Order: sequence, then structure tokens, then C-alpha cells
Amino acid sequence: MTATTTPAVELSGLTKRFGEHIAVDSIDLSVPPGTFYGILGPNGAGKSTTLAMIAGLLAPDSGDVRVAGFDTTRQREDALGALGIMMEGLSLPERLTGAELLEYTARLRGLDRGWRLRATDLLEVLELDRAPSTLIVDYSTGMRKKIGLAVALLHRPRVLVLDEPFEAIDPVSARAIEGLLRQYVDGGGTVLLSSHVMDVVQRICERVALIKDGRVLTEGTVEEVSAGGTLNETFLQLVGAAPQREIGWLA
Ligand SMILES: Nc1ncnc2c1ncn2[C@@H]1O[C@H](COP(=O)(O)OP(=O)(O)OP(=O)(O)O)[C@@H](O)[C@H]1O
Repeated sequence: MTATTTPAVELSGLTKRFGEHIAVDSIDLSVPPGTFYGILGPNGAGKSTTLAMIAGLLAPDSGDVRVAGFDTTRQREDALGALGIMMEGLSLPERLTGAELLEYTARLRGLDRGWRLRATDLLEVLELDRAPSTLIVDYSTGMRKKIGLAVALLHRPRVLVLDEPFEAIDPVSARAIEGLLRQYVDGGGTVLLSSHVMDVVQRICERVALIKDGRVLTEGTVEEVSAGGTLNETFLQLVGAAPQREIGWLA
């Protein structure tokens, strides 16, 4: 991958309303190329809505999204070609095996022959080759995340957008995913992920943005944002810890 200074993802004034509710409220954000970038925020903060707009799955009400310099509305094909996505709730063809899904993806995207080697590598590194005849319908949560990641990476995108890649998976699967993403970023790729798993974000991300009510509360390197403490502490401070009340009948 060639080095570039064009932001991997650039958001300006990005806004999305659902009825009266503003889910994403004029977000400006620039994700430098070749970084591991985390979007953090409490439930309902607007993380998935923001990522869905970056991924071209949801149209913004106003504002712009650029991926690898391409405007996702005006240069949609180029932008989508530069992107690999793994989103919560996106359905997978359940009656295929992992290898069949990668072949299906390659044909759909019209990839040249090199995809076969990449598919074999991805299935092996993610340990999905151990269940070659298992259909996706029978995959565990961790396996579903892993095949989703393999699909996202197969065409060698410059930017990966991942919604909650570490949610609800065991530490072994998490490590396999983390290792693969690390190699991808070391090779010049950019990962933009959302997560609630603070220790993972603290360990792997270089920069983070903390969002709440559709706005960016703070943004910077993990060191800047955690300011000598942990990201978890910053999160609780800025988002506000839920009030605790004694419940007598639990005693
Ligand atoms: N399709 C929709 N229709 C109506 N409201 C929506 C829709 N999608 C999201 N919202 C609302 O927009 C807000 C932001 O939702 P979003 O899913 O982006 O948050 P999130 O930060 O990803 O939350 P979580 O961590 O729980 O996944 C929430 O109040 C949510 O209820």
C-alpha cells in the first residue's frame, strides 16, 4: 500500500435525524491514514449511525463523508471500493460455508484471481478452515465476526470500518481478530472501529473520539484522551456514571 497523507476518513458537519431525534449532530472528524482509530460512546451515542453513513449504508441529512479522499455521495463507487465494512446486523448468506461466502464475495466484486490465495490465508489465520463444511447458519458469534472480517478484507481495502468487532466474542477469537487488524494497519491500512470494550481500545487504538448524543466530546491520541488515567475513567467522567441506589431487597 502506498503512503498518503489524505485522511482515510473525513467527516464534515455530518448530521442524521430520525424524526425529531438528532442521532448524529454535525460531527467533524479526520482519521489519519495508517491508524487504528476508535469511536467510543455510550449506548445510543450515535456510533453505529455514524459508521453506517461512512459505509454508504445510510444517507446523511447534511454534511459530507470522504473515504480515502473520495466523496461517498459524488464518487460513491471509488469510495466503496476503498472500503471494507463489518456492521452489526448486516445479514450473511446463511446456507453457505465460509469458503463459499468468500468465493461469492469475490465474484460479486469481480476480483481478479489473487483472491483465492487471500481467502485461504484469511480462513487459516482466523481458524475458520477448521470447520470447512460448517454452514454460516451454524457459526458461533465469534466465527460470524471472523467471516465478516474476512469478507471485508478480501478486496484489500484501504480503510476498514468495523462496528463493535470485539463485542460478544471470547478472548481467543478477539486475539485472532486483533492480530489480523494489527497486520493490516502495519501494512498501511486504516481501521476505524466502534467499541465499548475499553481495555481493548486502550491497547490497540492510536487515536479515539468519544461521542455522546451525536456530538464529539473529545478527540485525540489515547494518551491525550486518557490524560494519565485510563480510557475507562475518562469515559465515566465525560459520559457520567449511572447513579447508584441501594435496593433493600437485594441485601
Ligand atoms: N433506524 C432508526 N430509527 C430511529 N431511531 C434510530 C434509528 N437508528 C438509530 N436510532 C436512534 O439514534 C440514536 C443513535 O443510535 P446508534 O445506534 O447510532 O447508537 P450507538 O452509539 O451505536 O449505540 P449502541 O452502543 O447501543 O450500539 C439512538 O437514540 C437510536 O435509538
